[in-house]
Amino acid sequence: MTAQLIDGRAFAATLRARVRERVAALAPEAGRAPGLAVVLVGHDPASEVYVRSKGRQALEAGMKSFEHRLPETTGEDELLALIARLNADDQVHGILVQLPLPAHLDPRAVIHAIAPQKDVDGFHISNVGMVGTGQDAIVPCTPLGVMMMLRSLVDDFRGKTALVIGHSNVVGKPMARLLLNADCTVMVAHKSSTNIPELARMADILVVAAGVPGLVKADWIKPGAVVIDVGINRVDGNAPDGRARLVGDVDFDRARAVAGAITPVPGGVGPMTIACLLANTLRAYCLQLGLPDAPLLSDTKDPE
Ligand SMILES: Nc1nc2c(c(=O)[nH]1)N[C@@H](CN(C=O)c1ccc(C(=O)N[C@@H](CCC(=O)O)C(=O)O)cc1)CN2
Repeated sequence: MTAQLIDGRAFAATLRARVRERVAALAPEAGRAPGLAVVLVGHDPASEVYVRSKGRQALEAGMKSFEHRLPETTGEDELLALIARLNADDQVHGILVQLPLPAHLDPRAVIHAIAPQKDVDGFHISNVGMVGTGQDAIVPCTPLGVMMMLRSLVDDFRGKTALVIGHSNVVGKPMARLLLNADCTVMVAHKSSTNIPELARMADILVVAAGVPGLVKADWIKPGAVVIDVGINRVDGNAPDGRARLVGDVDFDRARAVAGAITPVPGGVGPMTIACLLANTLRAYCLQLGLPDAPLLSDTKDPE
């Protein structure tokens, strides 16, 4: 068997186009475009790239983009004061603080300072609690993107068994909650659990967000399973140009022969993260302005 490749770039392009269409339809009537504020503290090279893409893609979707780049030495009071200003700014409908933050800043205090209705990352405890209790809320971007891709492949989650490897607040925990809300039977494993291979062999859906290159071996995968690789690891590779190459948490080349469907890295889950940020910003804007908020991709079986 050769697994179906799940093309995250195609999904993301479709979702971005739908966001752009909806913004074009709503903004003239609302008298303003959705506004996304992205805050970056310090100079983490990967974060710089993601923040640039977020700003560019927001503009392409017809949104306003407000970028706040702060020095590495920024104090917590200063950052919280900026967030308070953004909370009060009616041009700003979505606020995101790029993670990771420099070590002297407490991410919990920073995230909890964001008004829950503007928390387009879905990390505020109020949104986390709503998702955890199966209520409608702003959902973290990466797990939201994964659910959209899974819905195109899985007709009914009831009776399916899922394993999520990794339990971060950004991916693993919300992912497990969304799968539970979809009536899946869900297992969550720490990346260093010794029994992951046995758990994985039971999984119809395997979501890996461990940050360990090639952690999941082909013989851990149940034949025909849907494998979603959230890992983005930069490894010094044998690339012809000598640059680091990106690999996931799954031994992709061998896993492909066993899985039913699989996401590549790059080009799988990653592109959906920013597309879902745009969808969340549009949603936050609709909720704040009392505009209709219809699903964009989650109801669609085919990304085309
Ligand atoms: N506040 C947040 N911080 C972080 C989040 C987040 O959702 N909110 N997620 C990640 C980083 N991230 C967005 O912020 C992100 C990661 C990966 C991609 C992506 O498109 N990946 C590409 C490869 C790109 C590359 O060359 O690095 C892919 O997988 O194909 C987009 C956004 C941590 N921080």
